[in-house]
Amino acid sequence: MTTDDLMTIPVIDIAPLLAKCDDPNIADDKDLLEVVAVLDQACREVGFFYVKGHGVSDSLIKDVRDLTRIFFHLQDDEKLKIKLTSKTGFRGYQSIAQNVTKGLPDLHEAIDVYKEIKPGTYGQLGTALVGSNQWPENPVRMKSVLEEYVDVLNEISRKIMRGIALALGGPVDTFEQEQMAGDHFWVMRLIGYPGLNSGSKNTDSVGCGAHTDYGLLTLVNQDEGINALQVKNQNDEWIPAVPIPGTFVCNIGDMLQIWSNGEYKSTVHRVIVDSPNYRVSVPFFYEPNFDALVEPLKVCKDRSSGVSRFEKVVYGEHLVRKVLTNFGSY
Ligand SMILES: N=C(N)NCCCC[C@H](N)C(=O)O
Ligand SMILES: O=C(O)CCC(=O)C(=O)O
Ligand SMILES: [Fe+2]
Repeated sequence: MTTDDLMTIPVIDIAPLLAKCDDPNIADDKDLLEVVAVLDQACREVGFFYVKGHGVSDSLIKDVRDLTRIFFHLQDDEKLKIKLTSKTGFRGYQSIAQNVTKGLPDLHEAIDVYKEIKPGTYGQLGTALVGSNQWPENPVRMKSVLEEYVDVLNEISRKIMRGIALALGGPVDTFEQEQMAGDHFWVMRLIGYPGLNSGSKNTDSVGCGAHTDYGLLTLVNQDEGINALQVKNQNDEWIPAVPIPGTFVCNIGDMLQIWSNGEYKSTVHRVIVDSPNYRVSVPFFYEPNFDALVEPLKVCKDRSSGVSRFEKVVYGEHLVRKVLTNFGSY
């Protein structure tokens, strides 16, 4: 990469990948292999890209953000009916500044949603997150719309992971193996960031402190017209991930960084609010199996003389450790 494009976040049309990734003869499909090549470059150099050609209707994407906005504009007593605590498996509503990143409170409110974990499923490992989701009663359509949205994004993510498997030089179904993401976990956060009030004009507020995502792949559905999400480049400068209508912002998580032996980066990002308007963003996180033991893939290690650049990690342990530091005192 040249110095003046450190970095551009590329826009990738994934339509050919979605159309053909489940066909037996993908190895001969030029359009699909072209998508795989650009995915590989984006994951290697940036760790962030926009996806278009994903096939999700504009109306569903917008509905998800609009319902989220309506919920956050309700009175506190209504929102606190689904309050997140350690007893709800950390599922539900958290007030502004309840989530902590690197010791500092984040200026956002959110509803955290996780794939259901039935008691005992993963033994001790799963205990902290055991539970079913707490859905708002209001707006009434919220639960059904979000459940549909989760199904749709799970399927798109599985297909992007097929492209990434090929990009890494492995079999197309690498991540669908039983021990990896064959029974994958997922997380969704519905986030609201209050606008800056005019009294505090000169101080931007930290909506979400600098962090990396925890799993495989994140798909962010962010409000249009507000710049807030920023991505750190290799020169330690913050580059805005400007909203592009009709796209998802996609980024690599910690587990994919490990599986790829660091060839793909879980890039640091943050949210800085400098707009007077309330901002909604809904990241969807596609994750490994909750109990997956994650360690560099052989295809990747073979490109670095057999050297593993990362220790093995159990995904669920990584997630629970993060969640407990995010909500230490609840
Ligand atoms: N499930 C995900 N990736 N959530 C990301 C939230 C990042 C902020 C969090 N307080 C942290 O310190 O990580
Ligand atoms: O608000 C956003 O657009 C992104 C939030 C984020 O990075 C996260 O929750 O992991
Ligand atoms: Fe994030």
